[in-house]
Amino acid sequence: MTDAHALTLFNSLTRQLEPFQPVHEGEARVYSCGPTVYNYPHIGNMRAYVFADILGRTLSHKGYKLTHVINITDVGHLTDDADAGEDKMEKMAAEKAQSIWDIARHYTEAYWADIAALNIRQPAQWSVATEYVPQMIEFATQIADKHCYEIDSGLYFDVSTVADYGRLARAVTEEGEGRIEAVDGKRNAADFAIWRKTPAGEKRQMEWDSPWGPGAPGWHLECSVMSGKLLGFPFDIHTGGIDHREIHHPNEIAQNQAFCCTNGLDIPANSGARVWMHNNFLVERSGKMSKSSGEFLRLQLLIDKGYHPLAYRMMCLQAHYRSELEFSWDGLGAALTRLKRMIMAAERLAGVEAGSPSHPKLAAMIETFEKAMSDDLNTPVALTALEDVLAAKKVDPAAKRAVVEAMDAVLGLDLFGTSRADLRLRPKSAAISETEIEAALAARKEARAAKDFAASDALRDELAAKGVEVMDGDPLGWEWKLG
Ligand SMILES: Nc1ncnc2c1ncn2[C@@H]1O[C@H](COP(=O)(O)OP(=O)(O)OP(=O)(O)O)[C@@H](O)[C@H]1O
Ligand SMILES: [Zn+2]
Repeated sequence: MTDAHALTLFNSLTRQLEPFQPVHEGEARVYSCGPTVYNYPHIGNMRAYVFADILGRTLSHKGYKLTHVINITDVGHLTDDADAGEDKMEKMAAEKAQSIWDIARHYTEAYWADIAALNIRQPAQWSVATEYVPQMIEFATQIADKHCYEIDSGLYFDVSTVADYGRLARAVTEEGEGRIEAVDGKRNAADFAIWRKTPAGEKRQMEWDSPWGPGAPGWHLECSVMSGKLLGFPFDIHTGGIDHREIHHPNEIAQNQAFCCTNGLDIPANSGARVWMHNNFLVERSGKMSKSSGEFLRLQLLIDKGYHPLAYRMMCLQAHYRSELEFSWDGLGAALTRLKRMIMAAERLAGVEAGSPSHPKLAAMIETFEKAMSDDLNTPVALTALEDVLAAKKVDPAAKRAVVEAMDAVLGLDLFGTSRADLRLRPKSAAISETEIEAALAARKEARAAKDFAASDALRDELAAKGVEVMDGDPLGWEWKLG
C-alpha cells in the first residue's frame, strides 16, 4: 500500500474527510449500532450493515487487524427517539402475545439470515444488550453523581454537564429538541433516561434491579457500555444510519465523555470513538422506508419476487454510502442484470488458478480501484474498475483471476461462489417449477433441431400460458424469464 492509497474517511464529527489513523498500531476497532429485534429488518436497515461490511472489508484489505462488534438491541429502544414512548420490544411482545425472549430470538435469527444472504462478513462479536445489564448499571452508577439526576420515571442524564453536547448533530438544539417530548421534571429538554424505572404497580417482562429501583436500561446507555467494554475507549470507528447522528449518537457521546472524565481518562473531549460514520437512507418514492408503511420491503420479499439477494447488495454498492438511494424494482432489476454480467465474466475464469496480479494492462484498473476505495469507500467507481478487469482482453487469466479475487474480497459480490443459475430465482407466485421449464425448453430445442417449428411454437405458447417468456438468443443467455 502506497501513501496515495491511504484510507480517507468522512468523519461526521468534523464533517470532513480525514486520513484514517488507528488508535492502536495496525488495528481497526469498529462498533456498529445493531438492529432492534422487534420486527424483521427492512432492506433500508440492511443498507446500514452492507455499508459497515464494506468498511470492515476495506480495513482488512488495507492490512488492519479488524475487530468489528455489532450489537443486538433486545431491550430499551423506545417507539420514539424521545423518552416518552413504549419499549419497542415490550410493545411487540404484547401485540403478539408472546414472550419477549421468543420475539427477540425469532427476529435476531431473521436478521442473521439476511446478513448471510447479503454476504456480510460475521463480526468478531454480536453483543446482545440484555447480556450486559450489570455492566450498564455499573457504568450508570459511576457517572450518576456528577452527570445524572433521578425523577419518577428514571435516572436522567443532564446534558449540560458535558462540554459541547450535541456537536455531532450540529443543529440538535433546535431540530432535535423539537422531537423530544416533555417529561415532567427534566432539567433540559435534551436530557434522556439512562435507566427507565418500571412504573409502580406495573411489571415489565424484562426488568432488572438497580440502585434506582427495578427497570431497564436506556438504549443509548447500551451502546456506550458495549462499545467501551468490548473495544476500549477510545476506539476507532462507530457506525450507524444517518438518523443516529441526531439523537442516539450525541447521547452516546455525552455518556462516553462523562465516563472518561469520571475515570480520569485525560481526554475531556473524548467521544468514545475517534471517527463517527453514517450511511444515508434507502428511501422509497413516498419517503423514508419504514416497517409500518405499505408493502414492507424485507429481503425475503425481494427473494419471493425472484431477485437474488446479492442484486440488492449490488444496488447498495452502486450508490455512495453517503448518498440517499431510492429503491425501485426497475433499479433492482438493473442491478441483477449487472451482477449477472459480472458473474458470467467470472465464470470464464473458473478453474484458473490465481497467479501474480501484476500485468501492465491491469495496473491502471487496480490503481483506479484502490484510489476509489481509499477515497471514503467510493464503491460506484470501484465497481467499474472491477468490470474493466473482467472485460480486459489478452491478459494472462491467472493475473486476471488474482485481481478479480482481491477486488471481490473488498466488494463482497461473491463472484466465484455464485453461478449464473443461482441468480435465476423462481418467484414464489410462479405456477411452474424450474424442472418443468427446463424440460419444456429441452423438448423445444429438439423440435427446432428437427425443424418442427409447429411443435416448437406450440411449446413456446404453452410456456407463455404459464407465465414463462422464452428468450431466444438473449445476449445474457437467460433462456427464459417469468413474464
Ligand atoms: N431507510 C433506511 N436506510 C438506511 N439505514 C436505515 C434506514 N432506516 C434505519 N436505518 C438504520 O438501520 C439500522 C438499524 O436500525 P433499527 O433496527 O434500530 O431500526 P429503526 O431505525 O428503528 O428502523 P425503523 O424506524 O424503520 O423501525 C440503524 O443503523 C439505522 O440507522
Ligand atoms: Zn447504538
